[in-house]
Amino acid sequence: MTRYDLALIGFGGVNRALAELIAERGDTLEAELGFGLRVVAITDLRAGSLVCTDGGAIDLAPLLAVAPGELDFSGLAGGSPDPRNEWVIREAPADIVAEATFTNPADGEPALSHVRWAIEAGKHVCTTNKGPVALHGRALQELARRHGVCFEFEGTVMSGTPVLRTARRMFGGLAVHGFEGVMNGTSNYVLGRVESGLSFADAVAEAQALGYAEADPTADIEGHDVQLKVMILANEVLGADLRRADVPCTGLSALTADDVRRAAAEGLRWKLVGSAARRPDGTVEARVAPVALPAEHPLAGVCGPVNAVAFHTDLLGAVTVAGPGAGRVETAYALLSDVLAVHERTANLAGAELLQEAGRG
Ligand SMILES: NC(=O)C1=CN([C@@H]2O[C@H](COP(=O)(O)OP(=O)(O)OC[C@H]3O[C@@H](n4cnc5c(N)ncnc54)[C@H](O)[C@@H]3O)[C@@H](O)[C@H]2O)C=CC1
Ligand SMILES: N[C@@H](CC=O)C(=O)O
Repeated sequence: MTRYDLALIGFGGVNRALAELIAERGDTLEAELGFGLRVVAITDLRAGSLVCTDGGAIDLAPLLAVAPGELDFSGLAGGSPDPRNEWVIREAPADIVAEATFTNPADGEPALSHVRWAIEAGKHVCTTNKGPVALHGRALQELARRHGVCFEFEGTVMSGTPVLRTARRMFGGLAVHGFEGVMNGTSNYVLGRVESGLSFADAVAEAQALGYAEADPTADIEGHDVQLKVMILANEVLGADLRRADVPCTGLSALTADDVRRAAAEGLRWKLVGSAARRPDGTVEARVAPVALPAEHPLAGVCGPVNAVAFHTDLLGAVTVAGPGAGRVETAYALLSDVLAVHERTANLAGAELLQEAGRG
């Protein structure tokens, strides 16, 4: 039975939820998916790092019993107070690196280095971190190709909702002219709670407690998170090569709670909308802005942390993909779906090599 050993870089809401999935459902997953999963290394800014170098795996249950802020690897066998990210990523006996540290919208670091180090070490990468993918996605995909490893990032847009794979795998033969969507769970949750009477600040605090928000929720509220997601989706699905400067971005801070509630009373719903469209010359324009949508608009009914993207196509018109846009467990599932994609690709490659050898037989 195939088994994948994981190195978890960043042990916050998402990677901790992945560890819980492995600890609680590992046997079921193995039976369902055809591969086993173990964690052999974990790093975190606060807890330090923990690595199994004896061929075994980390016993997750005791770690998961400790409150996140109190975890300390320094006193454990194979532990250190230092994250030791480069050494862990390059030397830990892992097949796959799951990168889930803070997204840095400015330059994607240090996650960009984490991804590069992993690929250079011949390890597959699964990440929910939008920085490296939005800012250097094409280069990283080429680096992964050259090193014969997979670089998967389904969770960077709409959490566990498979919007990237759906667009990549299910739109064959369609011309996609553009898309528009609600692509941030935190801001959408906040707008709904403000409509219900909360202040923006209290609604943001609720989103943080629920594990939706970025480390700095300004990225959610001011649209920078959506900007990165628009770049990823446009570059992946429309074949664009957008940079942040190409995507004008306006957030919610221009809106007051009264604006939001008055609009709702008039049958309009404020939404933070990310959009991209192909121009007649083939280039792509994109933007992020709050829009007061009429109740009948398909995106007006997208509520709470749910997100949705409507793709505009030639043969089908609008095709909408909707589902959770944020959430610890939902995003941990995105990483699991990435591991499944690695399994399918490596199994197919192995099969192709076998067939090729047979042809040489
Ligand atoms: N929470 C969600 O719903 C979603 C999150 N994401 C992305 O996934 C990533 C992780 O999200 P969460 O787990 O919710 O965030 P989090 O803030 O709960 O956890 C991030 C963890 O990374 C650690 N960390 C930060 N820098 C590090 C470094 N240099 N070395 C080692 N550890 C480091 C922090 O100590 C923290 O424990 C972020 O990039 C986020 O944008 C993507 C989709 C959905
Ligand atoms: N903070 C982000 C997390 C997922 O990308 C959001 O709220 O959508």
